[in-house]
Order: sequence, then structure tokens, then C-alpha cells
Amino acid sequence: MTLTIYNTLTRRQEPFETVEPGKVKMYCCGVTVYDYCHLGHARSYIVWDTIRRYLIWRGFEVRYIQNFTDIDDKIINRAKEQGLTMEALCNRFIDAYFADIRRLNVMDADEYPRATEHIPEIHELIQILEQKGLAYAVAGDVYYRVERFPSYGKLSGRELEQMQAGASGRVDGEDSEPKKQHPFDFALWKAAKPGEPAWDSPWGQGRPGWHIECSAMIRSQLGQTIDIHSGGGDLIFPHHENEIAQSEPAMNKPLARYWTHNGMVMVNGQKMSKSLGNFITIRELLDGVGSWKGDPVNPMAVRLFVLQAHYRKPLDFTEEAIANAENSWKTLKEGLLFGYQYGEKLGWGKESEIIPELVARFQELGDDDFNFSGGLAVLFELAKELRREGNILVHEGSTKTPADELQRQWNTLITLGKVLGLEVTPDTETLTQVGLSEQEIEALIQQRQEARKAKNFGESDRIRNELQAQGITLIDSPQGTRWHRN
Ligand SMILES: Nc1ncnc2c1ncn2[C@@H]1O[C@H](COP(=O)(O)OP(=O)(O)OP(=O)(O)O)[C@@H](O)[C@H]1O
Ligand SMILES: [Zn+2]
Repeated sequence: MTLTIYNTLTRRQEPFETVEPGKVKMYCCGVTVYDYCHLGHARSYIVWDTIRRYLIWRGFEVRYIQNFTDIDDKIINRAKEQGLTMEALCNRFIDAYFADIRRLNVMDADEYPRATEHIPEIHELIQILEQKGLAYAVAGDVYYRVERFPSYGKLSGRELEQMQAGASGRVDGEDSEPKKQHPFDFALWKAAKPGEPAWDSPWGQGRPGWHIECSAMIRSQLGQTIDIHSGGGDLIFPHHENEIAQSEPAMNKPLARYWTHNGMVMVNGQKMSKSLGNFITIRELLDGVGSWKGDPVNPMAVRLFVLQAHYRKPLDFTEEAIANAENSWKTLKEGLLFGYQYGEKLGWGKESEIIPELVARFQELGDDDFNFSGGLAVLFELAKELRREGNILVHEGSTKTPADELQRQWNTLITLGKVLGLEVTPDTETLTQVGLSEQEIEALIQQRQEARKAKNFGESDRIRNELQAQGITLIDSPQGTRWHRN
């Protein structure tokens, strides 16, 4: 089977061929560190983490690099507001990034280069561009000359002339606009303003523009052509377009073989973003605080919320979608805990076979542009089966399916769960949490009866659905309500 990946650059799904056989060099645009990460960022890093895990599982040696943008207008302004140095502000939010993102079971990158630690590499690249006539200095600023790069616009599918016709004067809102030769020229280096952090450079005191840092860090960390460049779809233009414009003519090599982009987390039809103020942070969601009014959300439910949609599609954030993901996680968790709970009782041996047909199905879906939402169906099938057998075992003392088959099912589930970063810690707390006790079920049925008496059918349906999600089916009859485990 061949892995195929959708390439934003060619607008096609293509067979995956790496520069060096068996090795993947992957770069992902990281966060600008001036605030806590929100659910949109969580989606982006969960998606790339899962793709990285999948590639590793498919036998590739993956080198994964993700930067921190630690110099930028937004950072400078926020540091001023909070009376902190830029460095102190960045360190605070880099620490917060790690604390939050690790809770989501996102693996650490191999390196986290920071823009401010790559000033010499940035200078070098700008100088190459200057020598090639692709950059010009004006009063301490250095700009990229877009008209000199004939392929400008190839990633986003924009033509310079069309863009020019559509643009009304200012392009990036910088007050240095009059210094530009063309409205789409962009800053590679910015002259220092009084009181702002600045570095010495061949053009005087100043600081790097945003786009150049990624080009310089990719070059120094991974080399001239990488295999996968990733990031959110909102970065295609101008950020990734500009990375290409900087790197490719400087090195006379393609920057990346595959340009891959995740879809946005949306709120009421708009991108979740800090600037729109419609965001919910990862920690608010996981701790049940701040603007998240619901209960704390299990980190694995956040992963499921993300993975249940194809990575390139938009994903709507609603309370209902999070509640559904929580229910799905309960089901999956029961399956994942099965072996820890009952393996010994069932006399499982040490061998750990998997079910090749199911793994092949999962892989076929994953190989089709990382269709993990499709692959999840395989996991749920297994989890539901194991949950059912667990219930039978508890109530009848033995299972219907032979123990060795159940062990294969469980091993398959654990293996595929790990590929998607969906894992469970088998501590005593999680083990005892599994499944509702009979008293809990009876109590919920009682609550439902009362809701029905009060004609609160919304509530009674909610209780029925909650029980269904836990694998309990209710049967109403004139004699009352009976229940059974599925
Ligand atoms: N709503 C979202 N859904 C999915 N990915 C997102 C979303 N918002 C940002 N990202 C991605 O997260 C990564 C880090 O983003 P970055 O730090 O540049 O965000 P930002 O632009 O400061 O955030 P915001 O857009 O909230 O102001 C980028 O790859 C970006 O595309
Ligand atoms: Zn970048």
C-alpha cells in the first residue's frame, strides 16, 4: 500500500516519496508566544502529532521540528502592557505551552528553535537574498522584492497582478509602507524603534520579520529541502508563500516536497482566534474554569474531538460536540482498560498478537491522506465489542468470545490507540471508574422517571442517551423500565 498525501502546492493527493528513503524531515510552524494556547492551536498540534505518530508507525524515521516565534509586534506590545521583558513574557508562555500541550499527549518535538536564537542565520539568509537582487534595504529596514520571484503566489494560487488589483493601498498595515517598492514586498528585517528589543545587523540595529525566521530555522535545523512542511491553513498566505519566496531562490532548491495544512477550529462560522476574542484556552477546557462553563474535559476527549474530523476540514466547536467526544472517550476507555481489568482473570498469556485484517483496514484509511476519522471506526468497533464482553463477564462469570480472541482484539485496540495518541493510564482510579454500577443505573432510571412525570422530556431523553452511551439500553413497558447492558 502506498501512503498518499494531499499537497497544497500541487492541489493533488500524491504518493509520499521522501528525499531520503525511510526518513522524514518535518517542520511545523509553532506558536507566537504571548498568550495561552486555545483549542485552535490544540487542533493544529494534535493533528501534526498524530501524523508524526502515524509516519513512525509506518516505519519512517521522523525528525520533527517546531519553532517558537519569540519576537513579534504582538509580543512587544503585550510585554509592555504587562511590564515584563519580552524574554520573561515569552518564557512564561512557552512554559504554559508545554504544560498544556503535553496534557493532550502531544509528543515533544525533536527541537524547538526560537527566532531570537537564530539571528546570525537570519542575517546570512537575508544577505544571500540581497546579493541575488531579491532584497533591498531602505533606512534600516530590509524588504523582499516580490516582483523578482516569478513563482510568487504558487502555493496560494494567487497571481501578483490580481492581488495588486484587489489590494486597496496598504497591505500589511505597517507604517513603513512608503519605503516599499511594491505593495506586496514584505519586511525581512525591521529597523529598531526606540525602546524595542534590537540586535546589531549589517543594516543597523533592528529585529527580524516573521517569515524569515522559519526559512532560516528550517535551513539550519533540517537543510535545504524538507519532506513535510505543516501548519494551519490560515498560514498559506502570506506566511508560507513568503517562506517559499525566501528559501527557494536563495538555495535554488524546493523548500518542501509536501505542503500540508490543517483546517480551522470554527466558532459560529468564524475562525477561533485571539484577535476575535472567541477562543477557549486548553487549560480552561481541561480544568473546567474561565469561559468553559462545563465540567473539566478529559484530554483524550479533546483528541477525539479533533480526530473525528478529517484534518483538512473546518471543525465546529460547540458544547454538544465536546459532550459527544466525552461520551466517545468513555466507550473507548472501557475498551482500552479491558485487558488491565480482566486479562488476568481470563488467563491471558504473554503473546501479543494483533488482528491483521483490522490493522490493514486502519492502514488503508490512514494511507489515504491520513483518514483517521475513518480509522477511528475500527477502534470503536473493537472497544464496543470488548465493553460488551466485559459486561457479560461481570454478570455471567464468563465471556462469549474465547479469551485468546479477546486478547487479540485488545492488543489491536491498544496498538491502534497508541498510533492516534489515544491512551489510558491503568491506575486504580480509572479501573474502578469503568462502567456504571447497578445502583448508579437504578438511580439514573429513577431520575428519568421523575423527569418524565414532570413532563421534562428533554431531561429524560438526555438520561436515556447518557445511559446508552455507557452501553446500557432501557426498555420501557407498562410494568416499568427494564435495562440491559449491550
Ligand atoms: N482556530 C484555529 N484552528 C486551527 N488551527 C489554528 C487556529 N488558530 C491558529 N491555528 C494554528 O495554530 C498555529 C499557531 O498559531 P499562531 O501562534 O500563529 O496563532 P495566532 O495567529 O497568534 O493565533 P490567533 O489566530 O488566535 O491570533 C498555526 O499553525 C495556526 O495556523
Ligand atoms: Zn512558519
